[in-house]
Amino acid sequence: MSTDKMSVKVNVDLQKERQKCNFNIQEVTFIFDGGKEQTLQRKKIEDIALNSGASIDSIPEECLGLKERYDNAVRKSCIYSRIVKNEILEITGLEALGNPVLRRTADAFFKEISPFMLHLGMFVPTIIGQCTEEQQAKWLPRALEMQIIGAYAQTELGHGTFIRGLETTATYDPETEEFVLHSPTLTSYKWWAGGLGNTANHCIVVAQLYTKGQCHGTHPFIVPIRDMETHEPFPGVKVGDVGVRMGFNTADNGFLSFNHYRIPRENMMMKNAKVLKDGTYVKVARHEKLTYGTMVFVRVTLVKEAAINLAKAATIAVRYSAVRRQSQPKPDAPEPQIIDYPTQQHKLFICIATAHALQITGDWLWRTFKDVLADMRGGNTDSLPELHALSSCLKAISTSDSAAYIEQCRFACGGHGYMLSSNLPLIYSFVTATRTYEGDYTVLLLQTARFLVKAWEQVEAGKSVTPTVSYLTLAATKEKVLWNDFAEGIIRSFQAVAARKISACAETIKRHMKTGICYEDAWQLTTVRLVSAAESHCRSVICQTYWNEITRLTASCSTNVKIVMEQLATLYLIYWALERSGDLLRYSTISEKDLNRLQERYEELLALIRPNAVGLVDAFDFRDEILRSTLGAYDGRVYERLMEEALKSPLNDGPVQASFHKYIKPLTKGKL
Ligand SMILES: CCCCCCCCCCCCCCCCCCCCCC(=O)SCCNC(=O)CCNC(=O)[C@H](O)C(C)(C)COP(=O)(O)OP(=O)(O)OC[C@H]1O[C@@H](n2cnc3c(N)ncnc32)[C@H](O)[C@@H]1OP(=O)(O)O
Ligand SMILES: Cc1cc2nc3c(=O)[nH]c(=O)nc-3n(C[C@H](O)[C@H](O)[C@H](O)COP(=O)(O)OP(=O)(O)OC[C@H]3O[C@@H](n4cnc5c(N)ncnc54)[C@H](O)[C@@H]3O)c2cc1C
Repeated sequence: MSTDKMSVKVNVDLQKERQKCNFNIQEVTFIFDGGKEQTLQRKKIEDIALNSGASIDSIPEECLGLKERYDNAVRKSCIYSRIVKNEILEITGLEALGNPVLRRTADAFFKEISPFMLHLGMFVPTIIGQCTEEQQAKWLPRALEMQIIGAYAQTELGHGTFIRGLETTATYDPETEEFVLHSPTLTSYKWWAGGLGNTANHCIVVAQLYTKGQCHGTHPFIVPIRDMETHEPFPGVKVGDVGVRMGFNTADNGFLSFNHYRIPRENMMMKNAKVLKDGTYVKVARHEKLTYGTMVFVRVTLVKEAAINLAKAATIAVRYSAVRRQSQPKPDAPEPQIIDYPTQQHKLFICIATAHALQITGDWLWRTFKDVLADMRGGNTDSLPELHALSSCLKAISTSDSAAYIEQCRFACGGHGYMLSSNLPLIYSFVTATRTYEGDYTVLLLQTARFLVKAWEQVEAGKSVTPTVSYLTLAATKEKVLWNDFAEGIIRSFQAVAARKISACAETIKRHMKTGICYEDAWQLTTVRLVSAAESHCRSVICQTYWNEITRLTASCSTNVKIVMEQLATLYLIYWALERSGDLLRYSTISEKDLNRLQERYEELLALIRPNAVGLVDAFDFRDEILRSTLGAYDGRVYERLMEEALKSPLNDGPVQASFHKYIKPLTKGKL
């Protein structure tokens, strides 16, 4: 609970909402955090990081100029990283890199993003994932101690998606035992790396490795780019900021180029491949794509990142909707709280349910990721393709859904949602970037589709397939699935939809090829359907995981928690059944009558959830310092906070701005 929750008077409508709540909020907080232990740990970390007040700005971040904003973000990053290094990592260990608590707490310090985020988000994980033990012993302690600050520079001006097309070269020189880094073209300039523009002194650079005159494809290197004393870029290194962005303006996204710049041989990250002193290239990894490991790791973490951000937006919009009153549907009756409008409930309750669905699926994916890592440590990479397929589609759908629903939360707050002080525009600008970075939405769904088509071919050949696609075997009968509206029935129907779409794609590819075109062209002609098939597969995975896990997690909960969690999960399933009614009509036996019944149940669920809505967002348990919203604070003092924040604007520093004397007065006096 925030420090000011106790002392300040709470808005009367919000108080009444909290009295209406019929379930134990804390139990739901435990579910959302992944268990009681996790909640206690999170609260402890938040207390350590936030109780000193170090995160508080005297002037709202958004009112500062670009340079001041960056400066302020660096100042607070130093404070926060000291806390992370000295206190938080002591509690969590490196597990924190895959745990949203660090990012969640960071939101109290940065309304936009810390320029150090990629240091912990990608630089450190790449050292862990791509370095030999000897290299880790050299780089990891320095990185964790913040003696060096790193970025991850893979994307170039010309290529982001197509990693094999990167142009930066790292050519081995056996004479000096060095790699020579070079940027041969403008399009080979590194572009976008967070923290790179002005902050980082080291950088992971992904470059095409040449040795003995042969190219061995892209590999990662640790590259010192700035002098550790003066911070001047080294000769041969050109580095700077990429320019103003839609969001992320304190993240210091940078460009970087090299002019025959030399680094020692040992700076190649050699866990998966080595270059020996004489220039011999040695492949160590059992799987071709293990150098892409950091991306898989980040995609896995982004699912919970999407959940947390959506939960924040939902908290703001639901609390505001309980405070805000508007219109007069009945003559002589008081204006209703806007949350009483079913259309408002339709906008918001799916956001609460989706936050739970993604959080639970993200937890499950994190466990799967750890299992695959453990297998790989034992030399078994068999489950990597399934992890890649899963993390690709879940990253794509979670970030895309979360961005869309955050924007919906902003719409749900009317004009005030457009205020930066509501925090909704900033949350949106952060989350909408997640749909693009770490692998674009369409590109990642096509990666999953590739796996699905192969799995379908296996099923057709009578071979066994991995667990997340085992439903294909059941659906291979080509019978329409009999519709029933129990949760399990809805999930089975979603699986049938996915299976039928995947099989239709496989058939379409074959049909195109019969006309004489090659597989690649036939694939391209089918990609619109392949994306749709991968999306359906992903939704069926989320629905099944959410339902199974919520049933398991609430087994020992109190009755009302069980009921409200089941209502939310059912709402989620029915919402998507209605959204995808066209698919269900096409691939299951669902009828118009069934759909009408579903619509009625959906509306009944909105009414059932309504009294618990504020309790449900309170259960996300965001401190006000983390929400940073005039509309969403626990006390509901919406109008007072809007006014207080408005008065902090530099444009309110006096009744008359200098521009009046400079421009307006001369204009009105005919002197301009
Ligand atoms: C200290 C205090 C601090 C305080 C701060 C606060 C604390 C912070 C605390 C920390 C919190 C952190 C929060 C997170 C923040 C993160 C931010 C991130 C920002 C953004 C970073 C970025 O944005 S960074 C760049 C990412 N850029 C991509 O994401 C490129 C996509 N592009 C590809 O990823 C490839 O280009 C693409 C398409 C696969 C084709 O790759 P390709 O052409 O080589 O391969 P093909 O398509 O030909 O496929 C050939 C076969 O490889 C298989 N395969 C492909 N990939 C595979 C794989 N990964 N694993 C296994 N298998 C794989 C495939 O399935 C095929 O298998 P098969 O042959 O059996 O079918
Ligand atoms: C805020 C932000 C932070 C970032 N941080 C970093 C960072 O720290 N380090 C780093 O290295 N990179 C970073 N990036 C870069 C990011 O990873 C890339 O932008 C992303 O991978 C997409 O690649 P692209 O920009 O080349 O898009 P493109 O691939 O050019 O995509 C443009 C369009 O083409 C489509 N397209 C592309 N290929 C295909 C295909 N094969 N089939 C069908 N459609 C296709 C896409 O769907 C998209 O609609 C960041 C980007 C952003 C926005």
